[in-house]
This record gives sequence, C-alpha cells and structure tokens, in this order.
Amino acid sequence: MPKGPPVSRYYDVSRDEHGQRYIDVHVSGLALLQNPLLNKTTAFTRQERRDLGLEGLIPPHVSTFAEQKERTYRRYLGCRSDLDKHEYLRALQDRNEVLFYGVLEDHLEEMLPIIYTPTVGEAVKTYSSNYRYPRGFSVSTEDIGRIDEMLENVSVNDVRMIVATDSSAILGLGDQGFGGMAISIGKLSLYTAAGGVGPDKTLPVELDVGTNRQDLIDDPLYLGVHHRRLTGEAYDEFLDAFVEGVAHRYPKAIIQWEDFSRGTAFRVLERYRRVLPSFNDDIQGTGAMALAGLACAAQIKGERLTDQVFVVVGAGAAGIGVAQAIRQGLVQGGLDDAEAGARVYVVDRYGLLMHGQPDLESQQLPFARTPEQLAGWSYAGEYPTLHEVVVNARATALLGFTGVPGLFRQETVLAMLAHTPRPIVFPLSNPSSHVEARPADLITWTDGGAIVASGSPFPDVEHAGQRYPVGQGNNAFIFPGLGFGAVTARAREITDAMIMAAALTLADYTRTHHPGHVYPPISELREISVRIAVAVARQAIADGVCAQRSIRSLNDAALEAAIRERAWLPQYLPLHRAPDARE
Ligand SMILES: NC(=O)c1ccc[n+]([C@@H]2O[C@H](COP(=O)([O-])OP(=O)(O)OC[C@H]3O[C@@H](n4cnc5c(N)ncnc54)[C@H](O)[C@@H]3O)[C@@H](O)[C@H]2O)c1
Ligand SMILES: O=C(O)C[C@H](O)C(=O)O
Ligand SMILES: [Mn+2]
Repeated sequence: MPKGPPVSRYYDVSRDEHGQRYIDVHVSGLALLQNPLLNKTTAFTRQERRDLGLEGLIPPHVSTFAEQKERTYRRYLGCRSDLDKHEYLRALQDRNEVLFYGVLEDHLEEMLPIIYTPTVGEAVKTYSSNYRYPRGFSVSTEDIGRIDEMLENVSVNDVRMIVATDSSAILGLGDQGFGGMAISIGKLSLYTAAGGVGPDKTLPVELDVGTNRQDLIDDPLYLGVHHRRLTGEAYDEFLDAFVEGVAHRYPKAIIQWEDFSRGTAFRVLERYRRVLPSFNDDIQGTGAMALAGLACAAQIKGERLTDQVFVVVGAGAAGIGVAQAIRQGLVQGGLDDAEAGARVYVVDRYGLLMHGQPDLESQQLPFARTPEQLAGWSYAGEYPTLHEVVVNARATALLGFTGVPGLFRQETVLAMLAHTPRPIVFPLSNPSSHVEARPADLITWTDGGAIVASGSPFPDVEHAGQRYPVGQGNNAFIFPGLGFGAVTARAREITDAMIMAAALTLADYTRTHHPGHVYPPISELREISVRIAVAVARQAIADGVCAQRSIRSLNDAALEAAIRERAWLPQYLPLHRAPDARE
C-alpha cells in the first residue's frame, strides 16, 4: 500500500493487504516506551517485545486491554482528591494515550469533571507546581521570533486541531499565565474522547505573552515568562507570527481560540477567521450551546424562543457571544432585527449596557441602550442594575457569564415569577465555585418552577419529594463535533451557518431523545458530537468551504457513515519495526 508522508517523526501508519491498519515504528526500546502515542505498556505482544527491543524492560505478563483498563481504574479510585485524580489521568495520558482514552471511554461521565471543568480549573492554578512532563507547544515573548524552527520540534506532522489560549480569562478564574496550558490540553482530550479526532492530530498551545498577575511574576517557581502581558501592536505581531507559523507547518489545521479576555477575543477571532479556519469557543461555541438549551427550555414552557425576554449578565466573550446567538435565533424564529434586539438585555459590571458607559467595546455596542429606549422604566442610579433590568424588562430568561459566585440573588429570581411561572435561569459560569446561583437554591426559591442549567456539573435537585435534573450547559456539547466536522470537511473557514447547524443539531437531539430536558446527559457526548460533525460538514459543503473533495457529493447517510468511519477509537494497532528503528 502506498504511504502518505510520515504522520510522526517516530512512526507511520499503513494498511496491510486486508486493509487492516498497523504502525511502522522508527524507535525501539526505552525510546518507544516513552512515546505515549506508541506505548502499550504491559500490552505489547511477545512478538512486539522481541522485535522492538522491549524484553526485560516491562513485566513478563502480557495484559489484555481490559485488564489494563481495570488496573488503571482501580488505581484511579484510590486517588484521594479530584486534583489527584486529574494528575493521575494526565500522567496516564503522557504514558499511554490509547489506555487513557480507553479508560475515559468506559467512564466518560464520571471522568469528565476530572479532566475538564471543574477540576481542570485546579490544574490550571497548580500547573507550575505540578509540572512533570512535556505536552503540547508553548511559545513565549522570548522565542516567538523562532516559531518556525520551534514548530519543527513537534514530532507529529499532520496536526488538524489546535486549541490555543493566551490564558487571559481562564474559565471564571481570570488571568492564569502559563497555567492556561491545562485548558488547551483538557479541551483537546474532549476532541478525542468525544469528537473522534485522533490524539496525534491534536496540538494544545499556550501563547505566553506574559501575565498581569504580580504574584506569578514574583514567584520564582512560576514557569511562564516573568513580565506583564504584551498589548497593542506587540500583541498583534506575536499572534500574527503564531498564525503564520501554524499555516506554514500545519496547513490543514483548525484553530480553536480559547479563554481570551473580552478585550482581545473578538479582535483575534475577526482578524484570523478568514486567514485560517478558526473559531472562538467562548464566543461561538458557547453561543450555539446556550441557544440550543434556550430553545428546549422555551419548548418545555409550551412557548417559543420568540416569546421570551432575555437578560444576559456578563458582557465578555461568552456573554456577548450568547447575546449574538440569541438575536440570530430570534431572527430565525421570525422577528426582524430591531424586534430581536429589543428582546435581549445585556448587563455588565456597571449595570445595563448603555451608550456613553465607560470602556464600552465595539462588540457590546449593538446591545447598548439609550435612556430614551428605557422610557417608563424605574431605576435609581445612572444605569439600571441587574435587579432593575429584570423587573423593568419583564425578563423570562436570565443567563450568567460573569464568573461572579452568588450574583443571582433570591429577590431577583423571585421577581421573574411575576412575568412567568417558569423562569429560565442558566448560571453558566465555571468552575462550580464561580456559579452565579446554586441550582438547588434556584429550585427551592421558585418551588420547582425554574428551568435550570449550569456550566459545570451539579447533581439533580430533590425538592418537595420531586427530582429536578440540572442540565449541564457547557460548550463541550458543541466544540468536539464542530471541530470534527470541520476537520473532516477540511473546512477553509468556519462559517456562522456551520455554528448555527451545530446549535440546531444539539437542540434537535435533546428534543428527540430527552424531551423535557434542556440538555442531554453528558454520557451521550460522543453520539451527539458525531451528529453535530455530520451537520457541520454538510453545512461546510453548502457554504462552499469544504476542501475535502471525497465527501462533497455524499448523501446524508453516506456522509454520516464516512464520519463514523473516520472517528479515532482507543484500540492498539500492531507495531512493526521499521528498518531504520533506533533506540
Ligand atoms: N458554560 C459554558 O460553556 C461557558 C462558556 C464560556 C464561558 N463560560 C463562563 O463565563 C464566564 C465569563 O467568561 P468570559 O470568557 O466571557 O470572560 P470575560 O472576562 O470575557 O467576561 C466576563 C465579563 O463579566 C463582567 N463582570 C464581572 N463582574 C460582573 C458583575 N458583578 N456584574 C456583571 N458583569 C460582571 C466583566 O466585566 C466581563 O465583561 C466564566 O466564568 C466562564 O467560565 C461558560
Ligand atoms: O471550559 C469550560 O468548561 C467551558 C468554557 O469554555 C469556559 O470557559 O468556562
Ligand atoms: Mn472557555
């Protein structure tokens, strides 16, 4: 069988005469055992041990995959804290990726809060003190000038999915400096576990432009560069160099921008989205996720999306992204632009967004009100407070993207009951400790009336003898499928319509399979991601941005089959020694 270019410096994937895949490896012995993309630890066959110089280096018993997963899971259960569990799984990932994803596949719902939010937030904060083993790619102010040479050091040659952060607004935790790398790693784990993108096709990136956290700058053990963040032109030049470097080394890659603070998130998205295929997860992924949940919530109420009045709190990347998505959803539901805009109120730290407010940014302007538009409102200060907005606007849906714990007070939520018996309340900030209201409180205050979703997982609520499920409104329901669909289509651009297709697919799936719920259970993430990938690839074809000729003419069933067939699964492939294999 003809081979394409080597997928890695250390191995190639080929097919035998029966079409079965196998790996030709260019390393042997310890060097092989230390490569997590190749290592099978105790599962190497006797033949592989002989051929690849492994005899004597690993224990004699040849484990089955099931035995390995069992051993690993038992050890995992012995970890004392969630952060220990996270560190244990990360160490496993750095040792043996197939086993890591195999265990994750078997225990996805249990382990997602460990490798992802909320525990990943702890991993971000402790990244420097817990650092052990290299993963991903980091580039800093000290070496950005050598980005091309540095990218050559990455051993994989066919990266398709990159998650890159500058760590300026990690979850609701703010500036986290170099530690944001843990978020890029965590998000990409979901791309593989839920989205089917092979681990050798992913690259987590930390863009170390500095940190404004003096405590980090002063800490000699902090692993990032010890100075304040680049701003303005210097920042843009840094990002330009990164984007150019990626386009050169990985021309088929898609970039997911992650956790950029609101000041840069929109600028970076717009600057590069037509230079190379890229999207901002917090703006666009979150927008799609929230719109899907709101559509389902409206249906639960026996109403439509266009019947609701929305208050979005937090006018940052996520809040504005969601406000934009809601407006789009309202227009699709039949409202004109002005009517849609009138239904969406956005509140930030000064109160309702209003023209003339300090620091108003361009992406916030379409949501800013004038005093004339508030004729008939009663409010005490210069700008209406969150509570005053909810009361005056007669809000029926309230969403939080502030990272401020406890911001939704009881009196404000109760005020919503004057406008609807079933207020939609989505405190979507992460991690759990930063949630605007605890789901159990929301259910109790409203005597079960509120329709609730949170960004991080919360247990179902028991109230007055009834059980209330709490949906997990997290962009994890969108980005793995969006990215996988875009990768499969080799999309030249991630269009707004592709993102809307992802939102509609999530809403459809929830309605069909879990009527009465706002989000499906996270255990179904893999199936949902496949369906989203199909819809996204289909939309890429319709939008004329699909560079993958072989899928362009497929009908729906064939496209779905092609996508399912391409999904990477955690299973060991036979390893053969390449003639040039070295220690
Ligand atoms: N559930 C999800 O899938 C999801 C997705 C993205 C972001 N988020 C969460 O949303 C939050 C914000 O993330 P971001 O990326 O938009 O950050 P960001 O820094 O861009 O925005 C935060 C915004 O909140 C505002 N704010 C702060 N205190 C406030 C207050 N007391 N009242 C009103 N507004 C206030 C800030 O001024 C800022 O505009 C985080 O907690 C993040 O975890 C959740
Ligand atoms: O990371 C998450 O859990 C979702 C989102 O991207 C966030 O920033 O909170
Ligand atoms: Mn994020």
